[in-house]
Amino acid sequence: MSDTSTPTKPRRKPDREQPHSGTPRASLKQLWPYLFEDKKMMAVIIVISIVGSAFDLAQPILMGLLIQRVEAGEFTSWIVWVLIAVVLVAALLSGLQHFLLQRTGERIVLNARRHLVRKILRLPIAEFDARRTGDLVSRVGSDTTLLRAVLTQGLIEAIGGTLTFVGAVIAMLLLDWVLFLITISCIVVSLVIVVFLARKVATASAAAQEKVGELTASVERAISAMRTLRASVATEREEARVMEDAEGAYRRGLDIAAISAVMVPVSMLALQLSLVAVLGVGGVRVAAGETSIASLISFIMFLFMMIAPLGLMFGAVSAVASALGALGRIEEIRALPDEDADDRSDAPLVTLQGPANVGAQPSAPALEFDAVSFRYPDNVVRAARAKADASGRFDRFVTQTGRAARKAAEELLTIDESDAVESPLVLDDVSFTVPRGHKVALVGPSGAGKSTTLALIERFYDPSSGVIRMGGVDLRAIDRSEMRAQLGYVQQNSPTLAGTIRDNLLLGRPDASDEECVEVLRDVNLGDVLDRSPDGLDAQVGEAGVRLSGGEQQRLAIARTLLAAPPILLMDESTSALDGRNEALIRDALDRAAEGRSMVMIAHRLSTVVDADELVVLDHGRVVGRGTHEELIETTPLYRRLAQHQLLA
Ligand SMILES: Nc1ncnc2c1ncn2[C@@H]1O[C@H](COP(=O)(O)OP(=O)(O)OP(=O)(O)O)[C@@H](O)[C@H]1O
Repeated sequence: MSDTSTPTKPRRKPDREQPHSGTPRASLKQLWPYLFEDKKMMAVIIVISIVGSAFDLAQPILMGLLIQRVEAGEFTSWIVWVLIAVVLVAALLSGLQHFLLQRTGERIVLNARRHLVRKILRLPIAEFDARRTGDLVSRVGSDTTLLRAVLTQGLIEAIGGTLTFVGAVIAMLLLDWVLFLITISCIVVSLVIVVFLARKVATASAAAQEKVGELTASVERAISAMRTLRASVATEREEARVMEDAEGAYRRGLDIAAISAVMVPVSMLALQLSLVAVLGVGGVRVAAGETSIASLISFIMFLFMMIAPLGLMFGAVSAVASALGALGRIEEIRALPDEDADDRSDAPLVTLQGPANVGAQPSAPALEFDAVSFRYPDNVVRAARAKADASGRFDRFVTQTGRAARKAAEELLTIDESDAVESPLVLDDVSFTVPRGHKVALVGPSGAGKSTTLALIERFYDPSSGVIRMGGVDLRAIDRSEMRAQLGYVQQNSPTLAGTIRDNLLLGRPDASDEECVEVLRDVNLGDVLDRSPDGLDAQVGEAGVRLSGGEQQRLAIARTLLAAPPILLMDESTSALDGRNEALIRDALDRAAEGRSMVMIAHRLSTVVDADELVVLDHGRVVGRGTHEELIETTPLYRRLAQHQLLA
């Protein structure tokens, strides 16, 4: 249950509200569940990899055997056949392993996308207010693909090569412990350097992915406002903005390239140095008679055997580091609570429909606002973020790594009292009731809080204080989905979803028949839309409904709501894009639909709501008048002015 008290103290900016502060790097512990989600398959791949290395190891042994025999003057054909079989099987295993690795890599990406999409579609609405759509899209599309590289860039081969590695290490230790110590110290030094650099890669990768997110967000912004851009002759300016983000992503990519450029030679150099040291020290030891040339040569051969899996491991460390950067951004979203995280699992059902009236008090109004106050939750954060952006602290942060990055993040986290400009109350002590079967209209100037009132009824946000009741029960105590099923919501500028007319209609009631769909379309005067395409209900509406006019989109939204036939209708500006004739038709349809239903309606044009049972006049979030049109003309100066303005008085 959410906090109902009005926040008065400035808050520290919580992590979740900081898309700009640099996403925390994920830990290996967070990566394992993704890699080992299909444990059996991973086991199969690792076994194939180990068997594959055994077949690889067998080849030089067989080859040596063959040469020995040839030298001894005897040609043994079975060794050749076995060698051919071993080479073929090794190739087959390598192909199979490659396929299974790619397949598992794709599954990991799929699972990450599943988790993310599941979470994103359930985030509280406030998260969408605070985040950029393109950035969320980029997390699903781009960040997830980096997880695949962990598997496909050497990790499993390196695990498979462990057998060779361990064998070589034991043999080297037994052969000459002094040379072994020299080798191992070189390797440890290079490992330390590689791990240190890998941490930088992870941070740089997170920053790069963040920039890719910003780029996607900018492209999304430009494409979604294409007509406005063209009409404002702003294409070039917008292009420059997007290019700036593209170059930002490029620069962050270069950061990773620079670190990798150090990482690869450092790891190679360490290995080469160990070889030189072994040769040098080994030579001296041979000269001193402390070891034989034969064991020095064997030692060096084992050193080479050890180097191959080690090289793979170093490559894998870099891939894992990049993945950890991206995983941080994935996990950041996954760690957010679902919208219904605090809901009680045994929350009662409240149904206002039919005689059953489940859960509701029979005589209670459909809806009731009881001293409701509300402020949008993220304004403190917005102020701080704006300040951070303006002062360039964000850029400083993403270009730094390690301790400097942490310090920058801590600076960003701290909000001075003076930064914390608390948002004003958008609704202030609002009380009104919507008796069952009544139509209540919310009127008032722009920004008065009308749409916010409907958003609170839908529980997109919870009140800062006060209670909203449905059928006498606090909304927060009711099962959320069931509660929303009681509501039909036609939003201001109702979005039309890309797809067919049928897709849009069935959103609220998937089981509606074609006949019902056609009937409801005719009810809202959309019959001609059906008639003008041979596809009928299957006609495409275009991206965001571009193939429909504004009025048609609104009527489609109303049709969708009417089809779902909920007991309470919430209408926000639902007739604003309609001409007089259409408006009259829609009002007829709404009046019919409203029979026996409760309705809360917002309309700027008072003509659409003068017949309401009650009008609630809002001004700056406060109720300044309640009553019928005639009563308000007498009692409420603001309403009188609104009415005069619209030539109704
Ligand atoms: N998601 C949001 N985050 C922060 N502030 C918001 C958000 N949505 C609206 N506001 C603010 O809340 C106030 C009330 O907005 P609301 O949309 O409820 O007004 P309205 O009466 O419906 O206006 P209009 O008639 O112009 O649609 C405005 O000052 C607006 O800036």
